[in-house]
Amino acid sequence: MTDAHTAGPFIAAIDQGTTSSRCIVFDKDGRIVSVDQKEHEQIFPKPGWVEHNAAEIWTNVQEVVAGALSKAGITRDDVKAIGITNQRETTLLWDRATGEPVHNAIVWQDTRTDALCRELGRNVGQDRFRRETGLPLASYFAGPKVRWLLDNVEGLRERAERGDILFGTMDSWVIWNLTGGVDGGVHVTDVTNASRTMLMNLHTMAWDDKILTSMEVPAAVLPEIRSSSEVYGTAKGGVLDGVPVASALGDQQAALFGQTCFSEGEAKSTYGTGTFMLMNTGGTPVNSYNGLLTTVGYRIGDQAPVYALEGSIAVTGSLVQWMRDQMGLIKSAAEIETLALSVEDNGGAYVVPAFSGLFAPYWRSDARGVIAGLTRYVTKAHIARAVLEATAWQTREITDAMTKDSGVELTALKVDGGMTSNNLLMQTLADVLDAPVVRPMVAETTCLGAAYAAGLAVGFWPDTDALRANWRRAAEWTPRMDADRRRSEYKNWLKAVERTMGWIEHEE
Ligand SMILES: Nc1ncnc2c1ncn2[C@@H]1O[C@H](COP(=O)(O)OP(=O)(O)O)[C@@H](O)[C@H]1O
Ligand SMILES: O=P(O)(O)OC[C@H](O)CO
Repeated sequence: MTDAHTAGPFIAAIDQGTTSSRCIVFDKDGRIVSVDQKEHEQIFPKPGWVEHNAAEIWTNVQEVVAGALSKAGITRDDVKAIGITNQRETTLLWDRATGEPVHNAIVWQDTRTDALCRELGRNVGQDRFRRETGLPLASYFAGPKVRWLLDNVEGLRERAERGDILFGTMDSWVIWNLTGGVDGGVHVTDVTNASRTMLMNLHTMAWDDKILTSMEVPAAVLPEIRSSSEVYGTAKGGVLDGVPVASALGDQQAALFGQTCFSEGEAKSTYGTGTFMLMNTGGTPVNSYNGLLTTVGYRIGDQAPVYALEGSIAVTGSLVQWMRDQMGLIKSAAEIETLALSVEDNGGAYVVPAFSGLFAPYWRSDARGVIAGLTRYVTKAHIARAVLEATAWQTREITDAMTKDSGVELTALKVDGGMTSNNLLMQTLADVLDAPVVRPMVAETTCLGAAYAAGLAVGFWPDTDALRANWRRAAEWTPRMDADRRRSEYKNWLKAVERTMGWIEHEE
């Protein structure tokens, strides 16, 4: 155990993420007792395609759960509940009778359904989807991926219509396997994950028949939609045998929960592979006119759902990985800070990482990445700065859109995720947002949120006030940038963004 004084009982949270699966054990104060983590393979069959092997992921999940319990020196008797959180939108279909996936999972970053989305836009209309589901038509979401699988895996549509096939995002896959798989596993998802499928009606919290018809997805494949915090079943077999499975939230919604953003207007931004900012908008789904998503924040048991506005940025931490792995300019992600600090500024260079188009607030699949403003003066250190600034300016565009849509001015931003260990980035963020940036003591807010939701469901914590009391500030950055410089840098950034648009010429 990390803390010898920590006494049980505990809650375990499983985070099935884009690059890895991890399990964290938490105590009653929301402190981390143990962590285990394992990466899985990223499969790139064609440019723009990204897949995961779901069987590998389930094996890894079992391993990290066993690893976390063993590191904590505890058994299932010490674990009061398990919470699940997951990479959202990543889509899997599997055989109900054998438990075999019919194809690799199609990952949220995958762009193979671009043409399908454009066709749906022409035939059904953008507005229909946005009105009912809160989402723009984009390859990011699960519904078009399900349709692609049904259209492209031979014989699958017939099997799906017969009721032999199950669909799920990774929450459903993990819960079904945990609760017994072919031996009575429960086939459920929660409202937050369902709200990312493009198949759920945001107002009724049920699958939308008309959308299912337009998307040509048979209802027989769909999981039951449940709240984010309730007991779905108990684990069957394995090291957690008999422990209640008591929460599921998409990872970004889990981070909102873990950051205890329970009041309207509270927001968090999570800096990982991509960056996702969510603002709690209370009991009302707020329509976005500025390129944000309307989504479900969470739903506790039979209470009313809480909605959120979301700004999703596809590429932030993965730009740092690209600089390390593809460009070879740094040896580790952390090294980007030292390199960037070796110069005063970006030397006039701007990097816009529209690697697979641009997500919020543009939703342009025809955009591709650019490095703008190059001269002979620019060195790799300037590029390192521009790479970090790209994350900050992309966040600024999201906070501007949030203010326009919600009318709420940003007073401070709660942050978390792997990139927040970069002090220069956090300072730059405070500078470009012109608002303080605050990081909590427990930076693993995604797992913490899933643990909190599971703990609430089994009475481990009494209510959200008890969770709020656990939140502690670890670090804060305040703005230092001169207003004129902020204005001119923002202008340059927006000019660079413009240069990315229309690079891909779609054939209709
Ligand atoms: N010191 C750092 N500076 C900049 N980026 C970093 C740093 N450390 C990690 N990262 C980036 O953060 C990401 C990992 O964060 P994490 O929250 O674990 O992501 P995810 O949950 O999406 O897998 C990677 O993309 C990595 O490039
Ligand atoms: O697994 P992460 O942290 O990259 O998060 C992915 C998001 O849920 C995608 O919507």
